[in-house]
Amino acid sequence: MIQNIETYLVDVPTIRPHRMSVATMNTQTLVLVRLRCADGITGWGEATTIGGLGYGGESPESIKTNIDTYIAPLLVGMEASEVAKAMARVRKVIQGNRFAKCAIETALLDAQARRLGVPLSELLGGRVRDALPVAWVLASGDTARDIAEGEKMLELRRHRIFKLKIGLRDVMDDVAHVLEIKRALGERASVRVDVNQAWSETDAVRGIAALEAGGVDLIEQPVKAGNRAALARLKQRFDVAIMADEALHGPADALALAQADAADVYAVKITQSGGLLPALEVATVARLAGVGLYGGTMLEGGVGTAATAHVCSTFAELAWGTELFGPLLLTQEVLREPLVYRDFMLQVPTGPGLGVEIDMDKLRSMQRQ
Ligand SMILES: O=C(O)C[C@H]1C=CC(=O)O1
Ligand SMILES: [Mn+2]
Repeated sequence: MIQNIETYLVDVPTIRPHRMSVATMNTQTLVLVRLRCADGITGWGEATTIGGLGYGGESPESIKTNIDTYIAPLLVGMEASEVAKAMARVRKVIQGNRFAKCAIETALLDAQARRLGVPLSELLGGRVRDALPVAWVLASGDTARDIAEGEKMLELRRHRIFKLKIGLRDVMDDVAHVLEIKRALGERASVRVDVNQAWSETDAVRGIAALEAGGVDLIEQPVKAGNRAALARLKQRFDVAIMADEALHGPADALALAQADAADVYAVKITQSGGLLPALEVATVARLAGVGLYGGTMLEGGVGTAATAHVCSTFAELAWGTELFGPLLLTQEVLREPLVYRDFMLQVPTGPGLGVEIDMDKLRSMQRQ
């Protein structure tokens, strides 16, 4: 039986300012959910977002309030091992709130996998890979600093895929910044950009042409999320891969984007999808439509990152790797043992459930009062 559900806001400073077209982050607010069951088993979930309300329609505070006030009371007293029934109830009664639903579903599945003594991946159909390629995001805002950071990551053998956050400056200033980094890192790295919706379609035509010619491998969400037709026109126009991110809020969007032939790649995010099982549905639509997969992040800490890793471990094809580096952007860890990054890969945890343990002392020391 589900005994109680608690939510925590945990403010963690980042290792450096993280500049995106939608927000500059100096701190990340982790939204964590603990679900305790009458059989003594505890499950954890995460509903972290980016930039307050700067990125998505749910803020850390609204997610906490909505879980505490509306979602937890629906679930307390229900059978904890009946995950599908519990989530069916939540999905029937609660509109929207994809991030909150994701955290609740993660906690239920974590608890159930622990109960069964298996890694979460095995409840999701089973893993086909034990490690995932991980990109690093260069977003200091300074070209020389970004190049130095990229060189350091290559030397550490931690990352060889780099995503550059652009869209704040003039299109051609951003292009010059990206191409300088691409020239410095050369064939040793895959360089990609994320515009976070900042460009008009005409900006995008100019910018993408120059980036493609300069050897950039992928263009993420160049135009507004709602402008599916423009994304489709850019996909038809250019050879370089176009990725849908903010345009993709779950399985229905995955289908609509596929029907519009609007993207080469989907950024699969468990929070944006509204949960782990909807994220698997996004991946299935992509597979059927011939769209490539990329494991995306909302810069979550260890819980959400581990959950996404379990999901991505089940993908037969993962042509574009992942960006599951969230915990590495934070100055403090909430896990007892950090996730393992080596040889350019994140190791998918092997223990029961998510395979990670929360350090309650550390969590409490950073918890917002
Ligand atoms: O992809 C996004 O738009 C969100 C996020 C992921 C990595 C990062 O730096 O920001
Ligand atoms: Mn993105």
